[in-house]
Amino acid sequence: MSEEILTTQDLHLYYGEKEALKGINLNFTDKGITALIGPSGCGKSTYLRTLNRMNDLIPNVTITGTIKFKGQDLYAPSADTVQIRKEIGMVFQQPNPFPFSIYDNVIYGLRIAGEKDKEKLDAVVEKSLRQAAVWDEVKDHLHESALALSGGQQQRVCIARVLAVSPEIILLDEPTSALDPVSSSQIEATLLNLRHDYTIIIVTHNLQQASRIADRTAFFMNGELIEVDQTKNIFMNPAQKQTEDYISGRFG
Ligand SMILES: Nc1ncnc2c1ncn2[C@@H]1O[C@H](COP(=O)(O)OP(=O)(O)OP(=O)(O)O)[C@@H](O)[C@H]1O
Repeated sequence: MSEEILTTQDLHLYYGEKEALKGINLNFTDKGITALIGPSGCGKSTYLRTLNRMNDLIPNVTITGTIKFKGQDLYAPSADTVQIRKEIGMVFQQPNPFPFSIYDNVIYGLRIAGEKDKEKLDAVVEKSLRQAAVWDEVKDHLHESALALSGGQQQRVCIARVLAVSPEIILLDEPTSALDPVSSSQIEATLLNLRHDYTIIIVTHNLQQASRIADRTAFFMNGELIEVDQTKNIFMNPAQKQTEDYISGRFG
């Protein structure tokens, strides 16, 4: 399917007086991976956070423009942020499991929603952990603390926690930058499997990672979207000089 699931039109974001996003127009079709790259401070994380209203939690933020998820204005007064964050889940740079068991981490969202059917919860735990490619490693320890896992395992449990509430879009903010190379490649493999079923948007500093996993890559600089294209075009034949300079390591 190639219909647009998420659209951003003329998006500006201000932290107080400072304009961090300067009129972003960027759309996402259903399924696949889009990487957001660019030098430090260019607004990648800020942009990612606007997509499930995480910036609402920061004081003094002003947002103008339009973001639509399946045609509905994400910032409409009637929009339900709890529902939005279920449909558009987020995985952070530092794995952030709750200080509960692996099982309770994965079912956290369902339990909050009032689900009590143990058979259903068991099934969701297994399915989500399998999708996150960590089931085999944790299946005999489901009722032990998630904090006892390695960083890479914790991050895959966090991905399972997002998957358990059946999102359509998964946002990831540098999900491997705190992990060792083996754990990072396990996360990359997990995302490559998930790309068939979910729309994935990942902020990464790691250009090789973007080139390995992303179908599409968007290059940001100074709060602007400079260019977005198929990943191979961005890396092999960018349209903009700024993109070429960044990709070839001339700055950033
Ligand atoms: N909570 C905040 N309050 C004020 N300014 C902020 C806040 N968060 C980010 N900024 C500023 O907004 C700009 C964009 O930051 P952002 O973190 O989105 O960039 P980034 O491209 O993700 O950077 P990095 O790659 O270093 O994480 C920066 O100038 C940053 O200092």
